[in-house]
Amino acid sequence: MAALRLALVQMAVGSNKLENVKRACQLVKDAASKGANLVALPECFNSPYGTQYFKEYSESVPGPTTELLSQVAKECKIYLVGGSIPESENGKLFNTCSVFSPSGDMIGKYRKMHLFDIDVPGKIRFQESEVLQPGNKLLTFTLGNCKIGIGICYDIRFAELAQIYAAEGCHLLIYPGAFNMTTGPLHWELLQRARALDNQLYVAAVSPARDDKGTYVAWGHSTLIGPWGDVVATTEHSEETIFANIDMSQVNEVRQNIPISKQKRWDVYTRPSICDHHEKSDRSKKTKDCSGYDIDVNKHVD
Ligand SMILES: O=C(O)CCC(=O)C(=O)O
Repeated sequence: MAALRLALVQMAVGSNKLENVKRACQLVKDAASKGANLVALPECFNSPYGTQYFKEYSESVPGPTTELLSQVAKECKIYLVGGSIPESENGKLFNTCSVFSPSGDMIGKYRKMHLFDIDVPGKIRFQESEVLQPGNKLLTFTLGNCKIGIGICYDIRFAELAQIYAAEGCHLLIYPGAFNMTTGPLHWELLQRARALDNQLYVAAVSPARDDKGTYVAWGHSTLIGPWGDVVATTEHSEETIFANIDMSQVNEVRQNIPISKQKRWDVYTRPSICDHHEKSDRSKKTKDCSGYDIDVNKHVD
């Protein structure tokens, strides 16, 4: 296939759901017309971001929003990572990313696995778990020779998730996200570079544009990090789409030059010894927590 050209759409999100989705589709078309064959939208792109909005804006997946995403993916003949939207299923709510192939088929959906529950006194308190349920399945898909894994925002803080995707053979991780003005400046890029460097792969994170008057003010700065830990493309906080090519030779090169995945000392740091330590430090936890990487992966190969 042709070179993989990624577009990260840092779009402005307002309070009108249909307008948000139409805007997203228009920006996806613009990105495709400029040569992108893989386009990603931000976290919570059809709704303002906040626990008070999730129920009102939620819908089923597949549903009205994903139908429009499917149409635009098909019309533009691109792969589309549909950011995330509040999803409802049987009375439960999830923060869900759906991914589409160039034929408009939904490859799969990924539900945010680590819910964003933080409390930084005087700065920010956010408790997604008050209204959302966590997902428990990974999602990968393959485009040419590039395997891609999906996470959502807070998921990027969990090195284990990225490590599992790397072990599954991923070369690029895409995190629709919406960091904030407290954690964004210090952590957003650092976390992306950390995940990229640990796993020697590309990491993309795509945010909504900043709305200073919104109830949640996003940090913006959508970014692509390369497998050497370098910033390949980035932006400030206004609405903008950034473009970059994914160069698989960079992934192969760094993995050959610095072969850390073959140098791991699993004989020393095996999961059971982590579990022993974990159990000693918290006797109330069940050993079930330490059952290893026994996790469901939805796979799609093109
Ligand atoms: O981890 C953070 O600091 C921000 C996470 C976040 O905004 C999210 O999960 O939506």
